Amino acid sequence: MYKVLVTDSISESGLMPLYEHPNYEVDRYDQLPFDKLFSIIGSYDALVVRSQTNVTKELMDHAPRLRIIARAGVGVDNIDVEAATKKGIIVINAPGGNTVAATEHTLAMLLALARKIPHAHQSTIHGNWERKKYQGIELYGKTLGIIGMGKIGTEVAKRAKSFQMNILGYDPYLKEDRANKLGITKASLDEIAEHADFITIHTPLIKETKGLINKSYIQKMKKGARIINCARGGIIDENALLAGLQSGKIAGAALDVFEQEPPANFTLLHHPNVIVTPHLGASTEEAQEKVALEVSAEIINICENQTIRSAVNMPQITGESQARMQPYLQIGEQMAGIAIQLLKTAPEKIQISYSGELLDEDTSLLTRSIIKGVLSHHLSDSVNLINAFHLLREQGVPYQIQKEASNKGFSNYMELTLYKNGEKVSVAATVLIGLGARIVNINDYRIDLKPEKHLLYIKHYDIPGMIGRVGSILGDHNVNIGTMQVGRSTVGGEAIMILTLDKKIDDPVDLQLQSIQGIKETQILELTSGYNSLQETSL
Ligand SMILES: NC(=O)c1ccc[n+]([C@@H]2O[C@H](COP(=O)([O-])OP(=O)(O)OC[C@H]3O[C@@H](n4cnc5c(N)ncnc54)[C@H](O)[C@@H]3O)[C@@H](O)[C@H]2O)c1
Ligand SMILES: O=C(O)[C@H](O)COP(=O)(O)O
Repeated sequence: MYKVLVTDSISESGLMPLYEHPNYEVDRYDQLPFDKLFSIIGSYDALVVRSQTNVTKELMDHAPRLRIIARAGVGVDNIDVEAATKKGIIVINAPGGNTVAATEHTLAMLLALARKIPHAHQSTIHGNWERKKYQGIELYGKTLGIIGMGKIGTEVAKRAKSFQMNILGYDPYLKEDRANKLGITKASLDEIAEHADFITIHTPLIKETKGLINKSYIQKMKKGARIINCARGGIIDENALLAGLQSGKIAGAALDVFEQEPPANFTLLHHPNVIVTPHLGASTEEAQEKVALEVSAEIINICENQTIRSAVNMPQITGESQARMQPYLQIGEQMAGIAIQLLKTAPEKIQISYSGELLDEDTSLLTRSIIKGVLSHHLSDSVNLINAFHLLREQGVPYQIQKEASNKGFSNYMELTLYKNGEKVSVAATVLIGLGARIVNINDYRIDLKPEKHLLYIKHYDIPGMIGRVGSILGDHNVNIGTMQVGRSTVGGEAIMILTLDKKIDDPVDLQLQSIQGIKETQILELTSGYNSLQETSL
């Protein structure tokens, strides 16, 4: 049973898939006070929020069970995604569910700003009849600059065209041909400043967009331009905006979002040419149902191992590709488990190579699985597929992925090499159709090992009687050998032996093995079962 905590006001009907599913228990609160949230979060597997709940690292520190943070909306700036990733918590959002709502709200703000509707309404209901004062301007023939041509920016452009506006679009990803298809002009930020009568913002709040509309940008803007922000507070510097309004450089602003929500300083909001709404862009019945349905479905997808579509901190992988890759993920983690134990210490560099059929696969999850296998030997259970790369970066271990043409005679082949102090350990694996996964090479010795939990690795000289002596010591101590693999470099030279055992051997047995003449080294290895499923790994 998964316990899901819903804070913020989330559509009841959109949560139905979770309510109706026997595996989920949902506790729902509208606007849970922060101290209450801290006190109860510890018993939940998933948390569903909108923009009003700040999901901080401190909150996550109180949430040992938490494995999913779901944002029923687009912006995840209220979630410390980096902290979540480090903790191995998957963050998901509902990227498309409120596009239409936010688009329509932007158009509503555009029209309301141009025709001064909120102020005219206030005046009229107070008994005034101020027709001259509330004369507006037309959209027809005006230039609209759209900053951020993603989902909402694009939909705004389509609708604004029907008002016969000239549209300039800026987005680092906007290509000329897409702009042409939309019937808009691709422009730079400066060109928008120079020509736009209205500017509307549709970017996320990220490092690059914080304060994007600042004093110097406002100075470049056309005199009398109007600005709309239905994206995120903080993209416009509110002090600079107020100064621009006070100087008359900016003729009006329509704001749905604020640097601080709810706002504490009302000077900007009280300016006569400013109209505001309390972050209502996504607040339609339809959008709220859609975003809640999207995250409910995604929570179930994660828990039931289906395709995950909108993880913010995981590569997208289809359920089908996950199922196809499963044997690789499992042997990849086991390969890493063998390599890290043979290295006996943490690596200073990691190299992974893929060849054969793996060249055609998306190996991002496989790489995560291998990194997880390397790290979990020293960092224990806290490593999972979400935080593997972050933990690796934190350890300062560089990694390199190579796609190799040579498949060493296997239809698919992966090799992991770990480096430390001039030493290296390499282990390679393949998945044999119909036979399952095998470790096929250890430190350039060719073998054919089906990994088991208990392994014994022996480095020795290739001399007669070695197998028999090892076998009889293990037999004397009642240790059953499952399989035994030997590999040698040259006849009579160095060789390796790797055995699967039915149980772990203890130190005295190991010492006895080491005393056999011709044995250079023994190592007792223990493997986890490796990757079984995303659900088991990440939850
Ligand atoms: N007011 C609301 O209630 C409300 C509702 C929905 C979305 N939003 C906000 O609107 C924003 C856009 O949402 P979306 O669904 O269109 O997202 P999206 O990801 O589809 O589009 C964002 C676009 O911004 C572009 N971008 C990123 N950095 C940029 C930069 N420096 N300059 C110009 N463009 C840049 C991206 O390339 C992308 O095309 C998000 O921040 C979201 O949180 C607000
Ligand atoms: O990013 C979003 O999806 C919007 O800002 C909506 O936020 P809300 O869910 O708090 O209304």
